[in-house]
Amino acid sequence: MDTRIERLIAREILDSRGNPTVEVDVFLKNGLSGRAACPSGASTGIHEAVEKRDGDKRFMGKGVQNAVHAVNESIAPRLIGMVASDQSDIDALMIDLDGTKNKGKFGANAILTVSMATARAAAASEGVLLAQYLNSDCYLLPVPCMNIMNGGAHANWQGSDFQEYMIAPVGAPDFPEAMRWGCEVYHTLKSVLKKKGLSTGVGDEGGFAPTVPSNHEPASLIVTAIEEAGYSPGKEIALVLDPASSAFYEEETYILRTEGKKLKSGEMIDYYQDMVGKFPIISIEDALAEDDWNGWKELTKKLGNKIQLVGDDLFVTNPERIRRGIDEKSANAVLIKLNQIGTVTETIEAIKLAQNVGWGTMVSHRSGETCDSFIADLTVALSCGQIKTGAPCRGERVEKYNQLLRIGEVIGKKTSYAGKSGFKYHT
Ligand SMILES: O=C(O)[C@@H](CO)OP(=O)(O)O
Ligand SMILES: [Mg+2]
Repeated sequence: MDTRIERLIAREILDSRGNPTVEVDVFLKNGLSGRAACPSGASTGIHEAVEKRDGDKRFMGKGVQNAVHAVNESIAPRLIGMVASDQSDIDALMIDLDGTKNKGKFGANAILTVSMATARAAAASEGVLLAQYLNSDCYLLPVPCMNIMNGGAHANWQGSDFQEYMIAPVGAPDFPEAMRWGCEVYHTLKSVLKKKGLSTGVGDEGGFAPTVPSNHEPASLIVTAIEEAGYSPGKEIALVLDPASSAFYEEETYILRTEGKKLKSGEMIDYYQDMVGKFPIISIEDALAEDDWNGWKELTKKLGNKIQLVGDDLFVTNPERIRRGIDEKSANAVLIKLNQIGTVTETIEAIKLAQNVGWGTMVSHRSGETCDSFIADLTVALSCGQIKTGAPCRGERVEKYNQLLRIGEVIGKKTSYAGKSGFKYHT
């Protein structure tokens, strides 16, 4: 079978927030093809690879015609004839053609989407799932961390300061049951909110986003919902937070608007210690801001043997920043987002780097998504054991969970569920 690239086309499509994003089709000489679409963040880290936006009047400046043009005019002619499974060569060539350190010439949204679509085309040629193409020996299904209450930038700053409150059904026997438990808690939470007269409108990732008086309140509402749904908080379903604190960090101060508090790094750490004592929290992401390296070290000293501490904006899926974090013992886990770094090859490198030192790896969607479910396959292929992809509602989120159900079905009996072992630091 001739798996060389015959043609590739990029176009502008829409994401879940009504913003344009890049979609790419890669066609091979054997008649098979692969398609991928790029997600987009709202609480983006300042060290992420560049997402190229047009900045003109179309879509209020948010168009991606320049990135589309970069694929069609600059990248496509150079990739034609290359073998689709030569992923690392293809990614290296695109990095080289771009020539910048942060993919600023073509845009990570251009480069990544080609990279993902190429992997898909190669998987189609082998007639296997993308997960199996990336690793023929994969069987571990992740704990789905479902973000059921949204705040921060994802709820237009109308709810909590903290951005994400997730439930992790660590005690479920298998992945489908974990999803069922999560959905039941999600529906129960809706009635808990209704009973309290709180809004059941949802944020960007499908979680409820009512106005709340503190950052403890959503955790407390979720614990009530877990209990009312008939599960045991902590043992069966634990809490996972992403405060996304870079978004409320100004002049070396963490500003908790809902509580009228202004905290220094050390005080913010105390705040988390107190919260971990009160709620069944097993993981906190971006507890501190993206360049508060000293704070992260202190945080890891104090909480790192108890819970998982995940760097998102801190590491931006960048092997260089992850290496620094490992050397300085700044965290014990990394969040993985393909478009923060911009190629499949570099994303896999980032995951392996973290796994080699025993860190947790949680694969993540972005707040702006499409129905592309690449991350579901990637999570299984690399045995990451954890995925966060929003609430079990909204098509673009559910599609990832549904793909994991399909992967489980194809892998069949050999499948296992990460459960508690998915979180190395769960006490
Ligand atoms: O902070 C995060 O982890 C992500 C995804 O939940 O949000 P965004 O895509 O807006 O950066
Ligand atoms: Mg985050």
